[in-house]
Amino acid sequence: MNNRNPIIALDFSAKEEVLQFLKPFDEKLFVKVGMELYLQEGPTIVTDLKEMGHDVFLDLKLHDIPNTVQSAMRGLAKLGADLVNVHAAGGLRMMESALEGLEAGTEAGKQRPLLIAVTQLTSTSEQQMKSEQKINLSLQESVIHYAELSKRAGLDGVVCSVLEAADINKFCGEDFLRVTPGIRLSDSTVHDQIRIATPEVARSEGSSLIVVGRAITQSENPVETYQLVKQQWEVLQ
Ligand SMILES: O=C(O)c1cc(=O)[nH]c(=O)n1[C@@H]1O[C@H](COP(=O)(O)O)[C@@H](O)[C@H]1O
Repeated sequence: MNNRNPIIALDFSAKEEVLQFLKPFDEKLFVKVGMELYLQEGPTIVTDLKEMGHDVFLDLKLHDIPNTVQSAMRGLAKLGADLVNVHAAGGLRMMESALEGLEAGTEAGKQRPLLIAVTQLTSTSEQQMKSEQKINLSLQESVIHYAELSKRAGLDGVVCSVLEAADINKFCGEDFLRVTPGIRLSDSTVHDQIRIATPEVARSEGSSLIVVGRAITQSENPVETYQLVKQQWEVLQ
């Protein structure tokens, strides 16, 4: 992935809101389309953003039986997103099938979308994981386990919090992507996130890419806040 710009989560409910938000930006961005926007606007929101020249992370977090995920990924591959994801909790076979589907659906001569797996959501605490998911490991161990499983399945990386990025780098290697949401500026509202960090800490902990939503989209001046996040992130392109 050459584009190391902060990924802006376009968590809006309609295309008009997205266009309104994007209007003041005079550069090509890396944006994320999540389930809120995708479920309202459908696949054309992805192709439209690509036509506007932006890189797109299509975040649908697929989690189903292997055959269903494989077929869904075969279809999604045709939309031209740069990055897509599944839940690692779907298991090794599901992740392998997701990759097979993407490979089968990518047109000859085109680049296959990168495939990453969500480990433990950044809104999950260790206490919640233990009591609700009944996983008897530390949160760090669970995330690393899911990262290693994703790597075995042939995926390109994982979604994790900044707090686990350095360990994943150590266990899975530098080339295995660590995409980290839960990014907040020091004075931002935390909202529903639990495992958060600033862009500067994300850089020092070795995140490959950061995902930033409300800190930018709900700020009074999104372009200025985006530039601030970018300055603090400051990875070499
Ligand atoms: O896969 C994701 O993108 C994701 C995984 C995760 O563990 N945590 C997480 O927050 N996200 C997404 O990242 C974005 C974070 O948004 P903000 O909390 O507003 O910055 C949202 O669109 C989430 O859906």
